[in-house]
Amino acid sequence: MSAASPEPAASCVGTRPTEDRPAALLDIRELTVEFRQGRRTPPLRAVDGVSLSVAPGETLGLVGESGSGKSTIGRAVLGLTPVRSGTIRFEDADITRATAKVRRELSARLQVVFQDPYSSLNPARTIGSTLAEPLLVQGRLTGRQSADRVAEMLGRVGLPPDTADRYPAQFSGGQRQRIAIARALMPGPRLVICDEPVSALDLSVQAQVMNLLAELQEALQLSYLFVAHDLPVVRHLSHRILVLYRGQVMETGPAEALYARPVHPYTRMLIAAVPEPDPGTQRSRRAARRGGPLSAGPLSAGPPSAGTAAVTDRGCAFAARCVHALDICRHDRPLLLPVGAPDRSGPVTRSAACHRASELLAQP
Ligand SMILES: Nc1ncnc2c1ncn2[C@@H]1O[C@H](COP(=O)(O)OP(=O)(O)OP(=O)(O)O)[C@@H](O)[C@H]1O
Repeated sequence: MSAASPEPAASCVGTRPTEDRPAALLDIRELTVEFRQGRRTPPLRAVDGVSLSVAPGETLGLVGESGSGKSTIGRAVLGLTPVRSGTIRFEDADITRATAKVRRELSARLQVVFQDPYSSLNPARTIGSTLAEPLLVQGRLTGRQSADRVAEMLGRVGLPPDTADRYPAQFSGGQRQRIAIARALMPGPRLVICDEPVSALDLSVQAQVMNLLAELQEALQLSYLFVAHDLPVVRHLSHRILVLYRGQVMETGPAEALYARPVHPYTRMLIAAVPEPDPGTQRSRRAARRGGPLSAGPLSAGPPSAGTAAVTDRGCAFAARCVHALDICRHDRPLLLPVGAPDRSGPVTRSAACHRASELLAQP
């Protein structure tokens, strides 16, 4: 099998407006983003042929280790990083290389919440003025209307009205992230890119902010593209999850199914890395990480070579770390293909880029 321009697996695209699948709000096809590294070094391919979609009211969780290209995808959607190839469509318009004017118009419907709200909130301005500014600049609201809107949004994120008169330094990390969410919601967006919005927060505060995002999604019919390192963080909020490794999609599928029965060895590794309170469950996870029954088979490779291998167009990007890797995995890049059988809820919705996906799916 070769990796040449594979047709995106139906499960991770879902853009055709069919009876059971609404048209996508965000639709990314074969996105590639590269960064120059100097004259003599080839460019770094941060995102490598990624296709995905987000439907209205849906959350797609983007997970992967540091450097897997999650934030770069979000930045490409926001027009903050140039795209080498591929297309990004939002509300059915091609925004891959949208002009600054189009971007300004888009900001009413496409917003972002970053990891560190403190650096994105001006310490010298009151919260009220920070929240109201974009709408006032665009002339969309009068002063009175924007003050009402600020109060409404602060209420929605669980903060008292007097928050508007105070300054960022007067708030905790969790409160500041609520403020950043309120700011993103001010123009009434349809899609919010959440770039690790809770990873800098304590665990209990993380849960509160995640719950808030879920409530807001329900109340305002928002869509989220949710970037996170940890699968458990995105698991409950996401409808679907897309797992990235070195800029490539390793696996995608409905959140609960993917978490309960990961197919790709990389997804399994990510889940096994999460501390598990039950020692029995943790033992079986560790066994899976070491390879389990598959890797003991006659076709299996030896232990994974530690460290990292250069990304090449040949072979699976994860092969060097994979306990199940075969020769083919080192030479032939697997396509992202549907795995599993259709169930009562509809067509096949899971895909994995792994030569051994069917064997791994069948593994108990
Ligand atoms: N502006 C840039 N210039 C050069 N390289 C970049 C740039 N932005 C990102 N990269 C590189 O692209 C790759 C993907 O980075 P990206 O930030 O998208 O990963 P990530 O999965 O979001 O990781 P993290 O969770 O650590 O932010 C990394 O190797 C990173 O060093």
